[in-house]
Amino acid sequence: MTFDRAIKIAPSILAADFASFGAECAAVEAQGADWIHVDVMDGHFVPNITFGPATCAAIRPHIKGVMDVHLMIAPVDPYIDAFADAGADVLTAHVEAGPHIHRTLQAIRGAGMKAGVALNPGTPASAVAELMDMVDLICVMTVNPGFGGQKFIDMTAKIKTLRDMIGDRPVHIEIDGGVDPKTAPLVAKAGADVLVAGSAVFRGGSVSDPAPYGDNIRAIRAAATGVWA
Ligand SMILES: O=C(CO)[C@H](O)[C@H](O)COP(=O)(O)O
Ligand SMILES: [Fe+2]
Repeated sequence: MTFDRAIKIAPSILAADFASFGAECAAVEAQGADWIHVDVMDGHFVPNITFGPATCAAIRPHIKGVMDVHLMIAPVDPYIDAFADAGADVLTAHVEAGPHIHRTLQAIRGAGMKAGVALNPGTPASAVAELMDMVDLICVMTVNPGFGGQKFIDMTAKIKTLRDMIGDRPVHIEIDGGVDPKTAPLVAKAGADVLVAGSAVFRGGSVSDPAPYGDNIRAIRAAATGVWA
């Protein structure tokens, strides 16, 4: 994975057909997705359960590019090696998920993956101030995690603060929740480069009719490109 600041669209398979994950990943990549975002939920850290490392391993052969795994689980550390073995490229843990985020990020990099840290809407940018040299990605949640299809919460001030804190380090800012062609330019202008979108990408299409995925991805990318000063 090489670093760049171009806008990357990362469809969340939380909004895909759960019976056809492999085909959905391939379809959405063929329609222009840059990364595939995989939401792992445990029914404990968040009030919903999705899937785990076995599902990641099963979909990995269907993904040509980056598999971006968003862990909404606590604890994280016992599962890091399982997600590395499953082929995750980026593994993101929540700063709220435990008392030892520094150790968790070290372990993620130690297992050969890019390390991400996610912040809930109620968590300030300062919570990751000591982690700037430990992370490859900061995920700013613009919904409270647990479900797709929720309303965007404006976190642009936090995104700007984080971009200043990052300085010239090669760290992505990812936005997750409620991203669509209306909200994408707001977050891109504030300094985000990876835009996760579930409902706004998968709406209107299917594996047998994937063209709407491409239309949706192009609409988000066009709205977000060229707005960052
Ligand atoms: O992490 C998540 C929810 O916890 C999802 O990635 C996110 O909500 C994407 O879905 P949508 O674009 O429909 O909001
Ligand atoms: Fe997510």
